[in-house]
Amino acid sequence: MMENILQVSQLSKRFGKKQALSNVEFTVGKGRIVGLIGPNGAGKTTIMKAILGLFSYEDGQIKIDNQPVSETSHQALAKVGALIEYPAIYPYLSGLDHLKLNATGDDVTNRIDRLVKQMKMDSYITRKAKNYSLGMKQKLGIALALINQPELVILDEPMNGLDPQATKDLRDVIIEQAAAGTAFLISSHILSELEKLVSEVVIIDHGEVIKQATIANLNQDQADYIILKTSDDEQAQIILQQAGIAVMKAPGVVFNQTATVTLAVVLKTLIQANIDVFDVLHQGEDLEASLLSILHNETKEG
Ligand SMILES: Nc1ncnc2c1ncn2[C@@H]1O[C@H](COP(=O)(O)OP(=O)(O)OP(=O)(O)O)[C@@H](O)[C@H]1O
Repeated sequence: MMENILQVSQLSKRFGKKQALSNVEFTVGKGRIVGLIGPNGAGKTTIMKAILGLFSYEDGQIKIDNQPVSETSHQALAKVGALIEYPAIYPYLSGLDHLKLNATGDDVTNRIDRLVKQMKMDSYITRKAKNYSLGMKQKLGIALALINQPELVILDEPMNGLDPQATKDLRDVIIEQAAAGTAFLISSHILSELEKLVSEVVIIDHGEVIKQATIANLNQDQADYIILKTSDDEQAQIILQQAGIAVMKAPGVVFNQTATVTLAVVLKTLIQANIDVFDVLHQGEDLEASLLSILHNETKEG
């Protein structure tokens, strides 16, 4: 069985009357890259801050490498590196000074050198941070989270403010560190940004975990929409609904093909009702759309 570096169980958090998190549960396996995905205000930053012991919570438990973490119990956080919101940067120190101040353990000089090269920060690392662009500061913040080779790295929207090249460089660094055993929890409100990076996603909305799945499973879950053009679309919709087959309100007759609702079953039903089918269109769904439909269904049920 895979060991978890992070385990969040039944985490609930309120800000005054606002329930920010309800019963949040998920895990991050050692060396895995997990995406925390959800729209603005879903609770991603709140989850990350709770993991980092930055505030109290009403209910639940957080364990890092099987050690409980809370506002008053921080020991396990020695294994964690993080960048939440804006990095704390001293304007009159250089990036290199920041890294030197934060690095602990053996072989510090070499580790700093390597990371600076990997993240392509060489050209400005000795300049004072007050002259850095937003993206440069963001990269420095990420480098600071990575420098002590923690077992778990938590990054809140790390691609924010990075250009496409920097985004790719960051992806490469994360993948390399994960291969060396570091686990990552990375938040984003854009699934496609993380799709090339993460092996698993935790989907969150309105403070609740809607799903934890591997990217492979999410791909599998993608809907297979079929659109029919018939001699009488309105009548066809009524007949299918009467037969217990869900159809969407759209031009044509649209249904989601599943193990039981197959194209063959639908065609048979229509033909028996004397409706002719002129055309059959397959409309797959990309990952982003399938995420949106997961979120949308949840909202309807909730
Ligand atoms: N300190 C606070 N006091 C009161 N409400 C808060 C506080 N921090 C967060 N919230 C509320 O909790 C909810 C979750 O916020 P959070 O910042 O965790 O969302 P998020 O998923 O990180 O969103 P974003 O992508 O916009 O950063 C929001 O409704 C937010 O307004």
